[in-house]
Amino acid sequence: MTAVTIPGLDHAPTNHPRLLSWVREVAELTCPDEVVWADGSQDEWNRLTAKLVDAGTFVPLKKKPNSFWAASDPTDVARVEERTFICSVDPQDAGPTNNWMDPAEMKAIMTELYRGCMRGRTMYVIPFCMGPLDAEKPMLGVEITDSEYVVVSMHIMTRMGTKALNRFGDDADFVQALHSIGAPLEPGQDDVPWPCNETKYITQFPEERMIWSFGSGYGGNALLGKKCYSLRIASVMARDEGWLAEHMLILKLTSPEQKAYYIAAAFPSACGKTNLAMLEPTIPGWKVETLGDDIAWMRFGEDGRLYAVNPENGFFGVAPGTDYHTNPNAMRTIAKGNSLFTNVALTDDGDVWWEGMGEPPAHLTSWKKQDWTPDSDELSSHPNSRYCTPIDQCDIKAPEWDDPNGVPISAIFFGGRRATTIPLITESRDWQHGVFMGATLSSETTAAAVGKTGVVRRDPMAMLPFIGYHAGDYFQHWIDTGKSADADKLPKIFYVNWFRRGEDKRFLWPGFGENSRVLKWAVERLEGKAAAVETPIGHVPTAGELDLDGLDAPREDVEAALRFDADEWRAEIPMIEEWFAKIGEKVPTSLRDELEALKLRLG
Ligand SMILES: Nc1nc2c(ncn2[C@@H]2O[C@H](COP(=O)(O)OP(=O)(O)OP(=O)(O)O)[C@@H](O)[C@H]2O)c(=O)[nH]1
Ligand SMILES: O=C([O-])CC(=O)C(=O)O
Ligand SMILES: [Mn+2]
Repeated sequence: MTAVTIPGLDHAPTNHPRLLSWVREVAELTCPDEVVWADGSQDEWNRLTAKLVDAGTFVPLKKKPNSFWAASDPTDVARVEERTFICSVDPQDAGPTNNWMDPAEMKAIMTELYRGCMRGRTMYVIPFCMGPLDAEKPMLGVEITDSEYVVVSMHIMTRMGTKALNRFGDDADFVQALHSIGAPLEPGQDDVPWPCNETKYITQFPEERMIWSFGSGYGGNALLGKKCYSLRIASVMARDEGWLAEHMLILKLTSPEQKAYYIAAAFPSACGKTNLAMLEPTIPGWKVETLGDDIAWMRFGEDGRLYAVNPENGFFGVAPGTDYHTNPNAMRTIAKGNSLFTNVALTDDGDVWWEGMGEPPAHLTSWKKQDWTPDSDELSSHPNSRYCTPIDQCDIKAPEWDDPNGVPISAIFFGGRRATTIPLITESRDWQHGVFMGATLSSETTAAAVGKTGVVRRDPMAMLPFIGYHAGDYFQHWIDTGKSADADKLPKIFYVNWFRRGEDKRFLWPGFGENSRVLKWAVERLEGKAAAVETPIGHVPTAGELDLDGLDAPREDVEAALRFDADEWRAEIPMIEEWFAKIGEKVPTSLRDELEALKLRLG
């Protein structure tokens, strides 16, 4: 049999045999017009962004240097959890919270979808590294994609191209990540600005550390280094190797006494990670610096503490609601340019606008590419519209954000979006109780995933859509992680809720920069300086124990935000029981004990 000739296929910048044979195999299956190895250069960025402008996918922004506006197909706007699969060999390993299909069956289906799917397009091979390039064991991957939008997004979100490929040598392990938008072009057929396919699959093969994605070009469906690798696949690696891959921001908080603490926080998608990561404290003398806004990989260091690394290289942040009042640091970061904006509105003078950014201009082009005025019935920007911007440009990035050793975590926050029940902050009694808080975390669904929004669901550790294996085993892994360490070296675990509402539905707590007051209390608890009330659900501060100096909010509201309400918690118990029943036998005994103890305390 003679090898197929596809331009570029034989011009690989590597001798890595497994990589070369996989690239050939994919090219022969998908039949692209040409194969291009992404090098991550400025020249490549210029070439591809120009191509995207020609294709009508990008509009260059006049008001932000080297930045582009894109509008996706209206059917391709968020992660598709219904179409996301964990194809473990044994269905038990996917557990009750994941969609599962037999790997052989899934491969047969997707192989047919991939057959010829890149006709008329270029196949890009993107070597990338999640986390610092100079890590002792760099976490490598290769994404093959037929989307230029994905290539340029990966330029921002990952360390990629030649500098990543240099770490492959001839035999490094890497995660295979295959992506196609699933929109081949027949000769003479015109392209559309956002090609995609009605049929979508986002598939993880955990044993093979492999990802196959088809049909979507958006966000976590398509940028496979993010949720697919750094959470779904990495959580399986972490289980096997004794570390944690979590949906957490990482921030550095420095007190007026110049004591620095690193805090990691897990909130579900669109529940405030990016905002907390870049917070501008409203209390004098306190400083926040950012290390990451979405994902933390945590491993024990030689000193027995848990060290966190952010595997990403950029921010993929929710645009609506972001402005100079809520998140000035994000605004300053994107103002420097070199950024992509997807599904926000375009102003007539070539800038971006979205809901929450002050007074709307008299006329906009909406994310649906329609004329928009302040009288329009529809939103100008999709609720899951995003900016994509390099961390390196963030003025408040912590200097150590790229340190391969990571930073030692002192506190972990779990948080959700709950209109009732959950106090502004609760400190766990110990690690096991904190794991119980995480395992029973709940939140209202948001626009970050396709589906109904505002529905309360359990979202354990904010990882419901991202745990790559059985959720019960995942809880056990958290328990075991605690057991493997000295209790006094473990981070303290807190449960927070910025989203409690009053009877008139307004938020009781002003949030954003004011959350620094909550961070301060948590740090003072670490230092043994602040008091708390012991309640059946954990240690909760009274309003008097928070620093409320200069806070522009009624005292009653703060008290209501902090309130432990036994009746609301009794109503919560059946939901937790239902959740544990869903997880089944694998709920760790220690977490069942926590539930029974909570019930007793609630009476
Ligand atoms: N009321 C209130 N809203 C907040 C607060 N922090 C964030 N938000 C809003 O919550 C939404 C999502 O915030 P993000 O910080 O982007 O959420 P995220 O967790 O990073 O989301 P993903 O990137 O999807 O993982 C935005 O509309 C914010 O304006 C807060 O403290 N209070
Ligand atoms: O993965 C995405 O598409 C965006 C994101 O950060 C999330 O949904 O948590
Ligand atoms: Mn975010």
